[in-house]
Amino acid sequence: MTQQEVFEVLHDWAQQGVLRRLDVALARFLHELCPQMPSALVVGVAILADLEGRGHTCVMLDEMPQHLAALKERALQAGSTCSLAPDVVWPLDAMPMLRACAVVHVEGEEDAGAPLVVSAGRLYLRRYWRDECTVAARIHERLQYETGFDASRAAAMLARLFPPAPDHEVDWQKLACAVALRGRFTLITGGPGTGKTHTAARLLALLWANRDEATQALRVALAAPTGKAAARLKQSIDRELGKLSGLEGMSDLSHSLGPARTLHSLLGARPDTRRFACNAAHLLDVDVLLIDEASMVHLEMMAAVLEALPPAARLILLGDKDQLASVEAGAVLGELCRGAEQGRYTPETSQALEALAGTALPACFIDPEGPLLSQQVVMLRKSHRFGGAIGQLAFAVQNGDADTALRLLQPSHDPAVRLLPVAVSPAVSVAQIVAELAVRGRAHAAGYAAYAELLQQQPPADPQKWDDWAGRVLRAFDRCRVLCAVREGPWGVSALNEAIAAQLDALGQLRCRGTWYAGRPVMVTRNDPDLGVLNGDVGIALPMAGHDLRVVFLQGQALRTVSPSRLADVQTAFAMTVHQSQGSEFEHTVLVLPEHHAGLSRELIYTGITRAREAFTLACADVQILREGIERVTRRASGLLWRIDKLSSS
Ligand SMILES: Nc1ncnc2c1ncn2[C@@H]1O[C@H](COP(=O)(O)OP(=O)(O)OP(=O)(O)O)[C@@H](O)[C@H]1O
Repeated sequence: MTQQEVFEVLHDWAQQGVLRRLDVALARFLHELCPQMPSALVVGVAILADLEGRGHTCVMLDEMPQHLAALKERALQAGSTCSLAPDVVWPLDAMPMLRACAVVHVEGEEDAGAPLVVSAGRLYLRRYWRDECTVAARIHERLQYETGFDASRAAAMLARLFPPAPDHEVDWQKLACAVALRGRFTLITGGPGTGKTHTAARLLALLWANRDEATQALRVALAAPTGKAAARLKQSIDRELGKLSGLEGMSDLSHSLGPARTLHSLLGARPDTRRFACNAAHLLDVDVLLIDEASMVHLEMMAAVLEALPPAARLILLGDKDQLASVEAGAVLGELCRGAEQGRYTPETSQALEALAGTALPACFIDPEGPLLSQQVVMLRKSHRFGGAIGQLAFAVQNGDADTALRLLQPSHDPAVRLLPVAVSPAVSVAQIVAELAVRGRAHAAGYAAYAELLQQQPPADPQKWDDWAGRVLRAFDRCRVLCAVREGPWGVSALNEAIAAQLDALGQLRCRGTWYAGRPVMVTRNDPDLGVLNGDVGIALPMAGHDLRVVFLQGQALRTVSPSRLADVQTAFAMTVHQSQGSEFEHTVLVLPEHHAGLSRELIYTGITRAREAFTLACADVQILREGIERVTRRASGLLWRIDKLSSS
């Protein structure tokens, strides 16, 4: 098959939506740089780019034949009549082909800046290879440092911060603080409500008590990947520090903390570039950087953070390893936490932790061969928020136990979780069924009714009272949310948003005319620093006396109002994707699964369930889809862990 013919096939596949145009354009660009590039590598580049779009940072060379077969299968299913000739085969040993190609650099050999890189059986786009090397090297450096502190003072403080655990069970929160005190890189993972922020606040108190005696300063930066998550982090830290107000110096610590910021804002994102004002040449001015919701931090951002962090500063990552990773490539937290359940602390670590925290680790968590990274990773295991059915359901999904998950969803069980079987007929669509539930709610589970009722009231003319009313509308709206796995189609965000608005309109609770109407909830889809709104912020268009509509956002306890005409990047927010809901929680969450399992995964279902505080409803046509989704674990290809291990053992 000639290369021209190969490109014709790839173009056809891009037209059919099997590949992105970008994937084919990259293959063509590299082929122009290296016209001798064999057809197998042309297709391999398109596959690599396609996988990057799905969150992978590289492709394993020995898995390329499976990816090629899967691509052909997708093309067939999409109805393409074009196919690759049998002579386009990925070779069993691809190294001679790759080495002979001018656009490929083989790690360890002379580097002329080729756009593709081969390393340890993996093929990368240079950008991801560079970011992976940076993250691995910087983490490895941080793992080398031990920090100095007054051990007896720290042990006394830990004992005050954490009362003795009942039944001598391991207090992982206390251990996490002891671990973090010892090193400059710490990762604290745990499901929702396991006390990650509770622990982080106590850790800050501990670090504050151990701060530099001469300067009496501790510069702490709080950050998260999204504005919403940053706002929540600050609220939770303030709440938890409030509980420690009896301890000396806590009000000074509280006052010294600035607002939590998005990582983009912390690093000083420059509009329309991938560069940041803070970088290896202009380091962040911090002693401690605490990042919440770190599962959403992608590889490129993690590399930027690590580059900009002073070597002596402590980095503390908080996150849930089982949640969805970011849409962009890389699942850094998930990968770094791969051994978190087993602990794998060396006897030396265990002894040091026991001296500090006064708790001996059970033998099953000790491993004389435990890697360096594991010594700085702690998994919190006890939920302080979810004891009931939501927690049990999340746990079953996390463990891939579909039978238990289905049993918990049955009507005979706790009403906090419920299955809504969606029987579609020519007369009733999926969207109508879900919209009805979302508007009315169900027993023990709120819907959008309370928000709609508040909208019926005459908006107060008095500005103070108007603010109060607007705040109540926003809080009432936040009681329920519909989450979808897909954007388009009958089970997607767009159809459900339309159906819920139509349902509220039909009930006379909203008058949904035109783009902007009183009561329209919107989600911002792009940061707009000038307007003070961030990607993920949810606001509601409300009538204000003497003005047309104003879109109101609740930011902490304060309201921000913006004219609708200035909000260019928004979408209606009765329904949103599970990805968009990350970092948020709602009293009642309705998770809508599509009619096929493509795009579903255990992480997505788990993330959807754990957005629910008091009630969870799963809407799906067939429980088999739930079962298949729970069984499908997404593992993104990456060499990060391998690289850190290699650095640690060299
Ligand atoms: N050891 C504890 N003793 C008593 N209450 C606790 C403890 N740990 C956490 N909590 C409480 O449990 C609740 C959840 O804790 P926290 O918000 O820190 O969890 P989280 O892991 O950060 O949750 P999320 O993933 O939702 O951010 C809070 O009200 C917190 O005060």
